[in-house]
Amino acid sequence: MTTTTEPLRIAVLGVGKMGGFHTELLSSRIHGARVTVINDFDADRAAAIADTVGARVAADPFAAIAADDVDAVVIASPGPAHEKQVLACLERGVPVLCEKPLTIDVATARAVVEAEARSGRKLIQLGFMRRFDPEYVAAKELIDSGAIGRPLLLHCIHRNKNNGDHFDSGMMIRDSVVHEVDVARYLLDEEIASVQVHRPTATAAAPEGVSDPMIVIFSTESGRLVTVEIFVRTGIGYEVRTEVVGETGSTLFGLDQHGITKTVSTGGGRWGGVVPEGFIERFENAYTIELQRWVDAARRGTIDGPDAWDGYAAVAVCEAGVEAVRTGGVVAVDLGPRPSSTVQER
Ligand SMILES: NC(=O)c1ccc[n+]([C@@H]2O[C@H](COP(=O)([O-])OP(=O)(O)OC[C@H]3O[C@@H](n4cnc5c(N)ncnc54)[C@H](O)[C@@H]3O)[C@@H](O)[C@H]2O)c1
Ligand SMILES: O[C@H]1[C@H](O)[C@@H](O)[C@H](O)[C@@H](O)[C@H]1O
Repeated sequence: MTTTTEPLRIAVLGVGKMGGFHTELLSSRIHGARVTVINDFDADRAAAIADTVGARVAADPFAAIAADDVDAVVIASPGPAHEKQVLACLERGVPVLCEKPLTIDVATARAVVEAEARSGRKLIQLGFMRRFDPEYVAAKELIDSGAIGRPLLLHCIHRNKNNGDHFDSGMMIRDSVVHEVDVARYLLDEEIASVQVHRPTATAAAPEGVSDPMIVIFSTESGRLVTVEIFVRTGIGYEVRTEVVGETGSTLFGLDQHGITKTVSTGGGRWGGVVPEGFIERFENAYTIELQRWVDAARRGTIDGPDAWDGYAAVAVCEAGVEAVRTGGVVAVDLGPRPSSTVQER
């Protein structure tokens, strides 16, 4: 580990859209960090990005994790690669910011949680960036202050412009709704007990057999309900809105972060605004805060954000969600016991 005056030396694994942006932020806006090693399946892409930030390329992700010039790791490779890369970080004892999903099934996610618990250190942070978005943070503070009474309902809208033909109903749950799983757990401070999915008439833009949009309903352990509209081919842009309904009030947000209400304009007898194009435009601020807090914590050898248990719980709920898409029924979520050393104050 570096001393506090030296920058944290970071390896980024996977420099596609998300990893490329993390690399850019770490190299321009984040204090106390330096990207030293880049790895990507696509060697040309790795070389091009490494060149822009003065890093070197490692051809193998595990060599990158083991390298002497690496103190911490950002994993932004596709979900199926996460499990082995996270376990290698644990084995070496370096802090890791792993993009969601933690892994792609419950058994492997549980194994990661248990491996971290055995190590006795909290090293894994999940890339649930909405927890760092100022609007989500303000909503959480409002809820915790008691200003809207006990929250009873959560309504979420999650729309993307077009995630491509490979994005099937399962990916819509695992890669997209996974954010609402975490938001629900974060805002309501409770685990999700069951999932149901409704599949209304699909958009003509959806490939054969893909249910887009879908309405996903979570029920929490105490019986509170969360509705999620997931629609990933609107052809419009990136729309993420959330409303929490409490016993004595409600809060609606996601309208003004680079988004709609801040830029509402009138003219020609109409009013309207700009919808952000994608997740980077919408959550740029959240990614920046997330990375700065992670770097600051990693320099102390720990994490500061959603942890391995949060990643595991999200994988478990999504697995139930995929089953709910298939059966149309209500599918229960059983998280099992939480290893005690994963318990962390939120
Ligand atoms: N938090 C968020 O808002 C957010 C947004 C987008 C993506 N993500 C997550 O980030 C990850 C990457 O998504 P993306 O949209 O950048 O995908 P992408 O396809 O744009 O990039 C993935 C990159 O990883 C590389 N790669 C493939 N296998 C690899 C391996 N085994 N090791 C190293 N690199 C490998 C690919 O060549 C590609 O360059 C996914 O887990 C995704 O869910 C999170
Ligand atoms: O990987 C992306 C990312 O997580 C975005 O935040 C989400 O809106 C998309 O649906 C998903 O595909």
